[in-house]
Amino acid sequence: MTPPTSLPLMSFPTAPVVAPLVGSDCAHPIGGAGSTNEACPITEGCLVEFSRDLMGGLFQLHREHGPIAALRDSQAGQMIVCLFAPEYNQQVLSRADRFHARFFGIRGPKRSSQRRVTCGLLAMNGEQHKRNRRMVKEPFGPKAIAAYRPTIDAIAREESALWRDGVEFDFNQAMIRYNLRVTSRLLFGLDEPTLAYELGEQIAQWVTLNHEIGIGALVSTPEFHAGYEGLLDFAKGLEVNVMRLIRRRKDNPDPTANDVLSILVRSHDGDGGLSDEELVGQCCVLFAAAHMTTAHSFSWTTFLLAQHPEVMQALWEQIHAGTVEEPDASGGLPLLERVIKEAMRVLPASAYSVRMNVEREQLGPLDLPPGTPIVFTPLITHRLESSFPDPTRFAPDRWLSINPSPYAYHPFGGGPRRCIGGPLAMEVLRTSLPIFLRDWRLSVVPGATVSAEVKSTMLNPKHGVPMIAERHTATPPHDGGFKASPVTGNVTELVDLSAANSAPRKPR
Ligand code: HEM
Repeated sequence: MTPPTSLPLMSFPTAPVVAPLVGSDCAHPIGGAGSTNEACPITEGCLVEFSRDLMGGLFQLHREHGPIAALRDSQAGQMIVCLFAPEYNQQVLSRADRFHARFFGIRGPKRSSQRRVTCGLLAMNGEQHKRNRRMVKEPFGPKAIAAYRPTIDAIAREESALWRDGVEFDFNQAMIRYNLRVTSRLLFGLDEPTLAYELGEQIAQWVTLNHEIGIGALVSTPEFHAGYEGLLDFAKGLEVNVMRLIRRRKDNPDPTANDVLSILVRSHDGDGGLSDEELVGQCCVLFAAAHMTTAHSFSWTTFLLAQHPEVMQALWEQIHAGTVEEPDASGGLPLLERVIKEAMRVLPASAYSVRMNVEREQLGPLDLPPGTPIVFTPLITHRLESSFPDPTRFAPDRWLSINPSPYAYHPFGGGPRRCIGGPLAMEVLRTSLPIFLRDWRLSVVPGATVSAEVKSTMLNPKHGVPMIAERHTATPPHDGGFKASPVTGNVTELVDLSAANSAPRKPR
């Protein structure tokens, strides 16, 4: 099959750029040394180049323009808008009717398997989204989540039994493996773990294929076409297997089964249940949304803990004392919750998402034609000094005294499309971390390069997170022997690790 000349995917807008209210005289290339013009929120540049180093590009736009900025690619006739301030996030995220989600994945041709396996919540808008969101919410409610806990607990113990004393390993790979097991089991088969795992593996491969083709969540260029045909074929096999599992659930209904798929198969509203086709799309998109985001959250949280020995020591003591879920003495959030929240602030696994305005909209100084892509990014908003003093510092205790608006702190998005799986992801983190950290001292390999890159929409550890696991030989009140390690890589620009990097620990 010949790849289409314009990919029916994530490609950014075909909407013509309408002259903005301000800024038509501002023309300095992104990445160039052009002068900045604070009154003008628009930078001229190349969207393809911008997508190649999205993180650098977003930081640069924010530095140059502040709370709202646009990148205009006059040659391509396209413009994207980037929001950095909570008030703009609120204006856009709270109005799902006026600002539609733009699915970042590759949709595939109409009536293709790829189109159907991507037909989940993330790709829906309007009434279809509202109905599906209602139908999909039950397995993510407090009652269902509490029931997943023993499974998470058991798989976390199995994972930590795989680690070897004193051996270096890529913690990110371990967490990808771990979350593949957890996600597939909770989503598809508490009762049939092997089948669930095989399906999870297949979806994970499909997600990787989507990511490989789609660095251009923002744009498509001819080079992204390579692999498109293979992806469409892969989606066919995936659809067959997901459908087979759905059929098994429907043919042998078990009213007590409480994995996500079983709950979805049973769920009904006034208009009936989800069709097989809807179930296929929801399953694939749920898995895709859950697996890597949770794995990266584990990796960044553990990296930050390892580099902050005093926080790790305090947490370790609480894990041994069995008080890890108890509120702070002041009545504030438990330390573990503060640690996870703070890690998601500093290094949020979901780096950005996109909306498109349905009608003409005024956003700050910009007058936007319908269909303009609008990016919002916790990566920048979580670093605003006005909401988070000393923002590059990893300081879990700040959560004892701050209560930012849901549009200033939004690791799970905001408004009516807030992440439906957020409570589940938090449960997996808060159940697993104490199991991992109780017996193992996890430290970063001294001299390791740790860098973040935006891949698809996620903040990915580019070279993994090299760590060493050492079995604790003592328990509190002894010192856990935690030490930060000197590291290189762009993570040292994203987080203040000056204390860690001046520690007298020799690179190996
Ligand atoms: C730490 C892990 C996770 C992070 C950081 C995360 C982040 C996000 C973010 C930022 C959004 C909003 C996207 C937007 O507004 O365009 C979102 C939406 C979503 N997430 Fe998550 N997520 C995580 C885990 C999960 C899990 C475990 C599941 C399901 C099992 C899940 C399922 C979804 C779905 C279905 C949506 C779309 C909701 C809608 O459009 O109504 N996520 N997630």
